[in-house]
Amino acid sequence: MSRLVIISNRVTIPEKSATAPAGGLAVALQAALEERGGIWMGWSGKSSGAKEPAELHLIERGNITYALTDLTKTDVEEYYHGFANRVLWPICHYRLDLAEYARKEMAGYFRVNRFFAHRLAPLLKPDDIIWVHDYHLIPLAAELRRMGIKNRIGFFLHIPWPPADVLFAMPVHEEIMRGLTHYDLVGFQTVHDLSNFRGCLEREGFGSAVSDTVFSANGAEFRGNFYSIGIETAAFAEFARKSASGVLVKKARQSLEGRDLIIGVDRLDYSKGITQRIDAYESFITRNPEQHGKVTYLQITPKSRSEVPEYEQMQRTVAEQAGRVNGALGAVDWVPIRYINKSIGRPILAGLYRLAKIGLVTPLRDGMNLVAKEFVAAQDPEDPGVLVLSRFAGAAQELKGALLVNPYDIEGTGHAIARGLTMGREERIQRWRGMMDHLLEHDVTRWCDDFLKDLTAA
Ligand SMILES: O=P(O)(O)OC[C@H]1O[C@H](O[C@H]2O[C@H](CO)[C@@H](O)[C@H](O)[C@H]2O)[C@H](O)[C@@H](O)[C@@H]1O
Ligand SMILES: O=c1ccn([C@@H]2O[C@H](COP(=O)(O)OP(=O)(O)O)[C@@H](O)[C@H]2O)c(=O)[nH]1
Repeated sequence: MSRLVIISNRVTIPEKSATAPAGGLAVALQAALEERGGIWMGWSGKSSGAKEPAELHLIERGNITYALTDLTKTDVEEYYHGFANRVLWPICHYRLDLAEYARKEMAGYFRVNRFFAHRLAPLLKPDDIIWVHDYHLIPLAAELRRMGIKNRIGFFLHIPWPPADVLFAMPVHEEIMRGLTHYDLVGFQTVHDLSNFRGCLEREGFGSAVSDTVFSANGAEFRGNFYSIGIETAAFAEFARKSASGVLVKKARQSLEGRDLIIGVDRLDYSKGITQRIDAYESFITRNPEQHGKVTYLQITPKSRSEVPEYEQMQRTVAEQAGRVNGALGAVDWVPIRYINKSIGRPILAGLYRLAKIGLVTPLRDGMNLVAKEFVAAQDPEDPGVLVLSRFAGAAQELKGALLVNPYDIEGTGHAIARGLTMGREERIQRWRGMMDHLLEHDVTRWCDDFLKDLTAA
């Protein structure tokens, strides 16, 4: 079996004495690496300031080598905060209004990809299989090919891929599209992302479709398909069951004093639709006065990418909005929204999901949204909660038992909250069972195996 080499912007190194399990993606990639032996390379998350980054920092764990590199301050600024998070992220989430294109940052993005390629190349063996992850590293295959690397190289995009009219508003869309055609396999989260990619490829003649999953460009063929990422379903369900009797979750339950819990868990990111969600909750409370004092909405929102101005601004907007709603609707003995700006460990989250009557997952656009899947996996089979899910999350293509909403429709989302809270046990079980069976069958290990099988065959 060939060695596996993974490259992603962030690398998860298992802690020797881990008290909490890593996320499903890291678990699946580590399992694939353990099976085949290999390397996981990426950014250390640190800056070397103005100095050229030192040699790769290698960490050996069994048959896996973690290879980390620092980046200069300018690189972090231009490649990560700049082009990746201020151009590609908004464009891929259909937010043309937020994309701030600057030539300097675009050049930094390509420069850092070249730098990654040069650091990776000496570590490669001829039959290694290379798997590149996410929008930070689209040009990596082209850089490796330029250096004469002939290995199979696959790419998986964790975020949405937009239609041609959106993508082409980005001045360097041509370089980005051509970058993708240098992979042997390009994977997307959903069939819609794949079909958008095909549209982008054909619209300006970057390539053409030979079949639904085979494309041709640069005089050669490459494959494209969709592989919806899953979670470690069975394991997550088990630690939700255990965590429900843990101290912190018990305290949370007591603090509810019999009120129904509605939960939202998202990085503080404009793509997650948090402000529209708070509006929807306000609309639900206003239209259902009998629910005053009967529900608590817990929104867990760790800060994210605070160096990017839109994210920093959003921290203020959401905090003010939650404060305003609490001020307007709250009572001396009731706080309608509990808004937390900290990251909570996944085992505790699992217990909180299980405690909740409603999981509110209403992104304006999302590649997949693992929180939606975790919420389902965490439920008590005898008395499951209801998932209220945006139709614009990748997860909506699979979780048909959710109450699907349009997050821009504030009243509609408020109505779905009301419906979820009053839904009978039988209907809740029926909806949940279908989703859970799907998640058990399509877990993260299957996602990883499916992608690697196709890449090996490509
Ligand atoms: O690394 P950060 O800049 O702090 O951002 C965190 C990650 O956010 C994105 O997650 C996406 O991947 C999920 C798993 O496939 C998917 O469920 C979700 O819809 C996506 O938004 C990003 O793609 C990652 O690279 C970031 O590390
Ligand atoms: O306080 C938090 C908030 C989120 N998460 C985890 O972060 C991931 C978020 O993934 P998702 O696909 O929903 O969104 P992303 O942040 O990757 O865009 C999920 O596994 C969550 O359980 C966490 O561990 N603690």
